[in-house]
Amino acid sequence: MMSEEPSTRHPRISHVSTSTADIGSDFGSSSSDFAKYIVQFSPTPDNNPVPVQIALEDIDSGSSCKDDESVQTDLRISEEGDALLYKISQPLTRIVKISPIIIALYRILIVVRVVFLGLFLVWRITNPNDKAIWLWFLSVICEIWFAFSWLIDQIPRLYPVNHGTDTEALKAKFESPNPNNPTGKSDLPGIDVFVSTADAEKEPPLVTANTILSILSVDYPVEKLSCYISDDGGSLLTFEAMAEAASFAKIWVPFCRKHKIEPRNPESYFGLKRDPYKDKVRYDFVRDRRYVKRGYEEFKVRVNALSHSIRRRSDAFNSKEEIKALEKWKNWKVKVEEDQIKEPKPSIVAPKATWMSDGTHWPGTWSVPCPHHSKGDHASVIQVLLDPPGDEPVTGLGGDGRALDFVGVDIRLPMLVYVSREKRPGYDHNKKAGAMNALVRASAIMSNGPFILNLDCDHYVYNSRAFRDGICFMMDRDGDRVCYVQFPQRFEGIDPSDRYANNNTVFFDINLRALDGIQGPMYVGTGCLFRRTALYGFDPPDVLVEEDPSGCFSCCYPKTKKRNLATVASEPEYYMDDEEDEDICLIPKQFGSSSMLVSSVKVAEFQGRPLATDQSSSRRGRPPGSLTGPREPLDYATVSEAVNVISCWYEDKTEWGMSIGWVYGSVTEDVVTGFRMHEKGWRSFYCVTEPDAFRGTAPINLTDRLHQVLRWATGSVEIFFSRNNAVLAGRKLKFLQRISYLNVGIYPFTSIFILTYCFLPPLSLFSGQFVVDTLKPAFLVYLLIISLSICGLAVLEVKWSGISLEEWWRNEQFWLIGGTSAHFVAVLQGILKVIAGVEISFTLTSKSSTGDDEDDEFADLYLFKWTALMILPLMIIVLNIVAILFAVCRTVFSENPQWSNLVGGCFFACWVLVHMYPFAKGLMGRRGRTPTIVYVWSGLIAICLSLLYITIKNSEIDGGSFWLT
Ligand SMILES: O=c1ccn([C@@H]2O[C@H](COP(=O)(O)OP(=O)(O)O[C@H]3O[C@H](CO)[C@@H](O)[C@H](O)[C@H]3O)[C@@H](O)[C@H]2O)c(=O)[nH]1
Ligand SMILES: [Mn+2]
Repeated sequence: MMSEEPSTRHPRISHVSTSTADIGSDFGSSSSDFAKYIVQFSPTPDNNPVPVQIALEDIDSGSSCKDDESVQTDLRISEEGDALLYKISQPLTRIVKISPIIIALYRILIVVRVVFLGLFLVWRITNPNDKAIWLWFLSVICEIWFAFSWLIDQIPRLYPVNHGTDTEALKAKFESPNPNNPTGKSDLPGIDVFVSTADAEKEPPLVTANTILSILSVDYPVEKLSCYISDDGGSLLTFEAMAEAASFAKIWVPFCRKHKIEPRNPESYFGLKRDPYKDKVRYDFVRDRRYVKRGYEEFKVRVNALSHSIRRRSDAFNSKEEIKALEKWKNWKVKVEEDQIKEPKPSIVAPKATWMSDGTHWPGTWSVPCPHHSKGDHASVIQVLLDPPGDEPVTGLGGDGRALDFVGVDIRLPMLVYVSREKRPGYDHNKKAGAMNALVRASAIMSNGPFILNLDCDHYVYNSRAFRDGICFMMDRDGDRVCYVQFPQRFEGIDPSDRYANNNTVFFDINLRALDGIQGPMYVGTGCLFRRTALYGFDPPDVLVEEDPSGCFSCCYPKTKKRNLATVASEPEYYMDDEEDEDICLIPKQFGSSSMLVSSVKVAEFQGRPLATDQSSSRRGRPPGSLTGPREPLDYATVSEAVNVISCWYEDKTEWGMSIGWVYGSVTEDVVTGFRMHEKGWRSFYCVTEPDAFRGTAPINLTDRLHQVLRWATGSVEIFFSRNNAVLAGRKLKFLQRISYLNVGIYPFTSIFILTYCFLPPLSLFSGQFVVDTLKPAFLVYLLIISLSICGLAVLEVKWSGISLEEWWRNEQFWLIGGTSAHFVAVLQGILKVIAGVEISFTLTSKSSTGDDEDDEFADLYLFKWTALMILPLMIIVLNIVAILFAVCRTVFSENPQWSNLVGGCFFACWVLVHMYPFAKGLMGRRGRTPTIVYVWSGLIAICLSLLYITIKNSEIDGGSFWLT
């Protein structure tokens, strides 16, 4: 158990065994069987493919070792052999065609619009409005920029595709008994799941605990799965909530397996509105469900009471400590007075520590922050909450009437590890990217899964089979060129009309799908399955290697800085041990001093390869059965090495955050990290599953939403001014992919032009001028074509992507709202960073605890918190309304009314206002209640109107034609 150590450099390690420990003895008996297979199917030195047909003959001639069970298996194989062989030969992924007619129309319309936009701009430039040249100039500049920004947003969407997966084929290849794998033991690669949390206040531990439970119960071989939670807050509350989750998982996970529960997040499952008994056939389901539901409710109460119980416990311990301190002081005083001994005076006050239940100090952050125990200053903590499971299934016991009956159900749980990296003042901890990199290293040492899935604490597994879908892309032919598989982000708890475009469907269903047809979707921070070696900064396997007939390549890393996977030897055993090459020293320098970490790299590379049974990807494949084998249990040395690599000095003078791992230097670490991989020529895939793979939460109140958008846009500006600007990328980044990344860096700058454009209608209405001289037919025709073509594109996009027109429109509206507020501030912040080096902080988005407000699900939507980001949009709304009223009055009362200018100006002002509508609604707060802002507006408008009336009356009296001058 944990014990306090004064040293800060050597953080505490602890390793608590849980009840899964008894499983260890279980696999002992079977491990010898196992060894046979390993010997038999161990990688051959030349790593040649083992064609399935030949191997089948092997079985028929009785060459493989058989017991009774495998004879039966063989029989089944001969009967179903054909079907199986067929499945095995199938690809794991396929392209699902989008209607070619729609795509053709879509492309034609894009071309048409580009042409007309060009013509329009030429017309505009050659037809200046001499009466108001400034108005004309500003509007033309804005229009040119808009055309440009539309173009770079649009052309990467030329080749949208959908990809589907075949999990049956995956099962056939990796998990059904076949000659290469007689026991049918899963040959799937390991996955390490990373969950990040940073603040127990803003990210309620109950939400995180639910996420963890949904991961632990995922439908993937237990022994291949490990779950790591990174707590940047270092909070005991989170820690204890995770421990509670680990203990509740013992009934939750087998329950999910037994009854095929979906989704496997208890909060969502028990909150489902549909009939829980539908399609459930087992007679004991009702009883089990009732039992588990009760268990969950008790769990929830325990988790919610944690902060209280931690405080009470700490108070009790602290008062004891205080009494002790006082005693000590008294003793000292007596000693000093009576014996005249010189002894240092002990402190009379004990520190206000936060205590763990075992009566030791919590090494992380304390509720009352102290030196070495505050948010940016605490030791590393690694705690194994669930031990790695054994290799063979362990079935549960029968229920005794009170407990659950888990006969025939595998009750093993995946490994669960709590990690809080060391933090010290004076170090840049690099926000989420830093946290992720600490996990990459710790997990390399503790489980070294060749694949890494990362989730934010509020994004849970909604579809328990999703991991398999992701792995299909990785294990498919040429899967070894795939750096990551991104799943769409889907959200829960968003108001039905999605006022602030929180669902972001245009991005997730249009932009990312389209990128999938080029080089792959961007990485968006959560719900992404990575290849570990791609994160390590290796280059994708070379196409050349495939054509290399000799099949031999050098056995060490190349001298150049480039790290090419193809140069890693075919199997780990053959790697690096023949010659002591100086190049090898390069690797520790880049990865840091841990030799365990360095030696894990090649293993992860090897284990991440597709199977070698596929002729086409033969040379790079791993032989079937080469992964199966019991995992070594964690020992002290391993865990202490893991603690070593999460210390804050570990990254000093290494490549972490530069060319290895999550990339530092931007608050949108996600986009940059994905960009770096694409730049190297890796391919990513977009995996849209039914039902959704993962679901998360999003801020639904205006203020939080604006701050989120502000962070994203700031990140984009940071990218624009960094070496990660797409313009600077190498040749391996495809053209349209490059344009798309360029767009990510540029879009915040559009806000400058949006802002200008939003002020143009008031300017034009007040001055009585318009952007053109008079409304000529040419102008109107162009305007019509440009508007109609955008409508047509919207309709076609809606058709091929499956989103709704309303969602498309919300996105348009939010484009303007964001553009006039957050994006603009982001540009200013970004420029400030470049010029003055002002660091940008990562403002966490609050996640409301699920279902805490019973009466109104969307109460948060009406929450109004003032922020300076609202000033500009507010000004724009007021000015446009006033300008319309002003201009209407003026024209009506004028002797020589300029109707065309009025109509033109009003058209643009209305265009601004309809986009701003959701923003205005957000300001007004809750339905029914009239907020003060309405009075403010009414007052303003009334004043303007009366002023107007007086002015007009005066000018009539003067007899002058005031408006015409
Ligand atoms: O110092 C930090 C800051 C954040 N986080 C974690 O990062 C995640 C994302 O933070 P959140 O406030 O939820 O940001 P969102 O805007 O909702 O997240 C999106 O945008 C981020 C980039 O700005 C990505 O990192 C996220 O994955 C993506 O979902 C959360 O799990 C946090 O716990 C840390 O671990 N350490
Ligand atoms: Mn989030």
